[in-house]
Amino acid sequence: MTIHTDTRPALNLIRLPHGEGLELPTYETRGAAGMDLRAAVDDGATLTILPGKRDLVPTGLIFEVPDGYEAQIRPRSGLALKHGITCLNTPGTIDSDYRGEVKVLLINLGEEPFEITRGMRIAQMVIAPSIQARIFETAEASETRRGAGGFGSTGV
Ligand SMILES: O=c1ccn([C@H]2C[C@H](O)[C@@H](COP(=O)(O)OP(=O)(O)OP(=O)(O)O)O2)c(=O)[nH]1
Repeated sequence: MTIHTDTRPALNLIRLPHGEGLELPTYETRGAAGMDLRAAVDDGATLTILPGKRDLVPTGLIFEVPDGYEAQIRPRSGLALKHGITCLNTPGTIDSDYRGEVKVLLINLGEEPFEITRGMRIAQMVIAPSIQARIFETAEASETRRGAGGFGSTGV
């Protein structure tokens, strides 16, 4: 007998007034890593991002990211390829103690103005484990084979 138990962490969300009526984020496929986030711009309005410019796009949602996790806001590859639209601060970090509206910082690296209307899927959000380290100041770094080599020090 196979026992199926859903061990995924629960993600509570709160809808803000301007998020009313929007489809909630869902995983589009069974194995999708991210859930798509929708633009909560006013109905009938268009938010235009001109080439080279950036804007903060509301989602109309507050998420209670569970303790021990973070949410990462990432670009959608289709928008990046077709329109040059990406997240400027990718991956955007949503802290588990953040209780404000999740917003998406988009930048238009394309050649054309990009128009965002209500409900458009503008980015995706990935829930990932996150830990805090204990921080200690020490006098010297321990020795390793790599040492201070980096930035291509091992060749191509
Ligand atoms: O793309 C993003 C990035 C961040 N945030 C929210 C959630 C996050 O928990 C908070 C703070 O983000 P971050 O730590 O990146 O901002 P900061 O510039 O370091 O500001 P702060 O001093 O508020 O931490 O802003 C978003 O809504 N979208």
